Amino acid sequence: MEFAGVSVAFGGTQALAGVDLTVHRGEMVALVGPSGCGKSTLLRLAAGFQGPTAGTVSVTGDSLGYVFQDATLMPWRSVQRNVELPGQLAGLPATERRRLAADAIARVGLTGFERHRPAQLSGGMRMRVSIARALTMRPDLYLFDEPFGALDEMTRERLGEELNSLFVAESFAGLFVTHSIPEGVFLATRVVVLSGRPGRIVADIPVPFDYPRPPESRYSPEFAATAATVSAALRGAAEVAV
Ligand SMILES: Nc1ncnc2c1ncn2[C@@H]1O[C@H](COP(=O)(O)OP(=O)(O)OP(=O)(O)O)[C@@H](O)[C@H]1O
Repeated sequence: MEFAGVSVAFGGTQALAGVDLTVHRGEMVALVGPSGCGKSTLLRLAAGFQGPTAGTVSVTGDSLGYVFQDATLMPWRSVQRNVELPGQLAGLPATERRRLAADAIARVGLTGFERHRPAQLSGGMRMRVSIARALTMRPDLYLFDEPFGALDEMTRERLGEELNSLFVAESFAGLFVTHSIPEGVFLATRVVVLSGRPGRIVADIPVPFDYPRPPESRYSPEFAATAATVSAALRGAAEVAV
């Protein structure tokens, strides 16, 4: 995925300005920045839901996964039928989409819950269903718009660990919007910091750890040092916004 000189304006509101960003397969980029700086707009551009006002966005690959802040499940459909939806929309035969859905459900650890409806699941399980739904089509580009923000800390950390395992297994190109610096550092190969609106990239910080990342790596001195670098860039970005 490549952004070159990308700017977006909504009427008189400049949301993004001059963004250059390339994300390859096997890279997970965390996007952090002050509220309203254009993070969701950047994901919508990557998904092709909207176009830039200036510059170019190019995405190569066959499939896209998008996970929203809410699980956005259909309450009347079972887990299985929710996860089958992308295959159904793509016109896959029933046997094929059932197989893909069963595989994705297994990958997020929900085998046995196929017949449950969303209301019968916890918030963390609903988010796993949402991740599985996006996973069915084996996305080359996987976009996450703060998917764990509404979950409790323990669930959030566990889902982060599971997402890291998926990333290692699938090796997609990922863009993960978060307001949590530790979450961004734990998940990402790079953390990109945007300034206050209009969002510009003010820092692109590599995360110097290999995968798999054990949960306790969050408490290592190297982890703290990387998080401190991101935090300093973010504070600078917020001052730009003021
Ligand atoms: N469809 C739209 N029409 C008009 N303005 C919009 C539209 N979408 C976004 N904006 C504006 O563009 C700016 C960036 O919005 P965006 O949702 O991308 O920010 P964000 O960084 O994701 O915010 P947050 O962290 O609070 O979720 C905001 O000022 C927002 O009001």
